[in-house]
Amino acid sequence: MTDFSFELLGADGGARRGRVTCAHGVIQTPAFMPVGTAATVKAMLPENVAATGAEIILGNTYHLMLRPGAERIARLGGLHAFMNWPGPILTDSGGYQVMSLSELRKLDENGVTFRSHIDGSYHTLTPERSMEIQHQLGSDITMCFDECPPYPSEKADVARATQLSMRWAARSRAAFVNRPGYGLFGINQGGVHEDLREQSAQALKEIGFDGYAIGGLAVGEGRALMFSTLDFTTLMLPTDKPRYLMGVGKPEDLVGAVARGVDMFDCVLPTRSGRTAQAFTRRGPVNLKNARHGDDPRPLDDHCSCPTCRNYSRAYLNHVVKAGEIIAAMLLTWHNLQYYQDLMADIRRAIESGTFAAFEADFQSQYGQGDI
Ligand SMILES: NCc1cc(CSc2ccccc2)c2nc(N)[nH]c(=O)c2c1
Ligand SMILES: [Zn+2]
Repeated sequence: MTDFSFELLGADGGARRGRVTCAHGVIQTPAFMPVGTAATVKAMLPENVAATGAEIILGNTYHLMLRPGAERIARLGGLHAFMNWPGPILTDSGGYQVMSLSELRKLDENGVTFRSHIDGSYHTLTPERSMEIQHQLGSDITMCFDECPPYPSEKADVARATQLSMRWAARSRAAFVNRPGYGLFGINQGGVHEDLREQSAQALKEIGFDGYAIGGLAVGEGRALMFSTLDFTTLMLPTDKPRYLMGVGKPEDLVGAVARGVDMFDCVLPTRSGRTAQAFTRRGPVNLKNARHGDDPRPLDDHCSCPTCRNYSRAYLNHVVKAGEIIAAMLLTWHNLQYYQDLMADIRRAIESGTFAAFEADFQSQYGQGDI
């Protein structure tokens, strides 16, 4: 079994081109990772997720521990077999979802106790339990158990959450089951504060991780503040390890964050939008509910090679969206995931050819022009 590794293949300004190798395969970076929260990328078959170009998907410790249960998935052969996804899987550690989804939660030095949003049952997550669950799931990339402070927060509370996350990172590392091909990522916290981000980065580097995530952003601070925080944060992280910006983002966010040295992304936007009639195109988002599409015979995006753009008109998409047909979610989700993967492939090619700055300028001039 090959070891978990990251190769930095090239750079163009702040943008990096790399390759992650893990137990279930290779991931070309910069990469976008579709979210498969409850062991499914919603409205997609796994083989169709792979057909979009996605090489890695995300699972969620919080959701899977509540239903169907991590022990049950382990008994059934692990998450890859259970959900029929043979490629790499990254799982989040669960703390973020507890704070955003469950009620009646108590957080202390040991971890978080909470009530399930599904059936009200009580559960506890600690760094050790989170590592055990992610091991039972068989994740290629395990995330440290952390606390993501809400935005805005007093700096003192961001400092408290950041220092707690550093102690939890050490406990996560100690509890992680080391196996060739399986990696553990630390999560940098610190809000928008350079000194706290530095404290967090130093602590994570001393512990040593296979990759470094940037947490605590895309929590409502806005694009300008996210980018200005990235401007100093990515420089604090090791250059020879992958950098993963959690929960990001819109197409404009991805291009700007790649320019600032980020390698991996995840976001529910392409899949969630696919279920709410929003499609991404080179010229910006399009809402298929809009009556103007009712007689439009053209495809969503004539640059796109996905089945939706090859076989269906905007008029048809408008119809099935208005009729609430299941195929609407299927066709728009597929297209959106394909759009994100094509964007990442264009970004990787631009970095390889040393033309990323021109690509970024061209993207910004086209995107947001409004629909054709
Ligand atoms: N909105 C940003 C965000 C998103 C996620 C969730 S990313 C995710 C979602 C689903 C499945 C896998 C990863 C985060 N997760 C952790 N552990 N820490 C954060 O600071 C954080 C910040
Ligand atoms: Zn398409």
